Amino acid sequence: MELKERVTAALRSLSGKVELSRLPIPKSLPKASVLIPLLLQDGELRLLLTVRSIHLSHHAGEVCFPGGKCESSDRDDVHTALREAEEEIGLPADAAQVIATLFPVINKAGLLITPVVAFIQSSFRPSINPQEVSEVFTLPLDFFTRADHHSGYPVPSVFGPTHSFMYTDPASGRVHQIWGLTAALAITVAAIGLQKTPEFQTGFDLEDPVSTFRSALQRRLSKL
Ligand SMILES: CC(C)(COP(=O)(O)OP(=O)(O)OC[C@H]1O[C@@H](n2cnc3c(N)ncnc32)[C@H](O)[C@@H]1OP(=O)(O)O)[C@@H](O)C(=O)NCCC(=O)NCCSC(=O)CC(=O)O
Ligand SMILES: [Mg+2]
Repeated sequence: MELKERVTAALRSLSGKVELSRLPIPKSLPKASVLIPLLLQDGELRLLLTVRSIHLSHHAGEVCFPGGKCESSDRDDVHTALREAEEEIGLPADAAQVIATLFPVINKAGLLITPVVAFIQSSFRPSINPQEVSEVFTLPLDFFTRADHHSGYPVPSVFGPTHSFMYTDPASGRVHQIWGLTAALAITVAAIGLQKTPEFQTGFDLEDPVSTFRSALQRRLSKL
């Protein structure tokens, strides 16, 4: 099987196991989606990330995925992710091939965030909305399984410890810190998509990731 098909199958199998309707999620919880864009370049899988504008009121200057809050006109969580990606980086909705919707997570602000994984073309050139995004970069997905630029510290995050990576972009020379929610999602997609056990303790069970995500969500719900 080709790399793209393998990754799609691995992430799709996770997607199929999500039974959200069986979880006691209050209807009042505000919702958001993020788009996790994957691309194939020179036979290697890469992940696209954004740097948030320093003018935003939340997470200013931090690295995150394209995404944002659900609007009443959105059809579903996938629509929210695609609409936000179009607004922030100019990705046309029909240029994203959605392969999976992952288990939602609740962030510190109490937003229920649904991660949507999609393939995009390696030829995609972002058109940045400077009010929300200051930079877009891509990096090898495999980076998020390696220990050399990783640190983990015992502050509870989405699941397990808080993860942080320092990535130096060879294209720009700039150093990006990827941590917290965004790092946890990148590790999940890398470990499951590439079927590779990370070189560090992740805090989730690779054999049964869904049960880790389900108990993390239940723990957060019980604290709301
Ligand atoms: C949770 C999120 C998906 C929510 O998405 P966003 O914050 O991008 O929401 P959004 O895109 O809807 O809107 C962003 C802000 O831009 C404003 N906005 C929208 N359009 C605009 C425009 N045209 N001009 C000016 N401002 C505009 C909105 O009003 C909003 O302001 P306003 O913001 O005022 O409403 C994201 O914040 C995220 O991915 N956060 C994680 C980042 C991360 O991993 N950081 C490191 C770890 S922190 C961590 O892990 C802890 C945790 O959070 O749990
Ligand atoms: Mg946003």
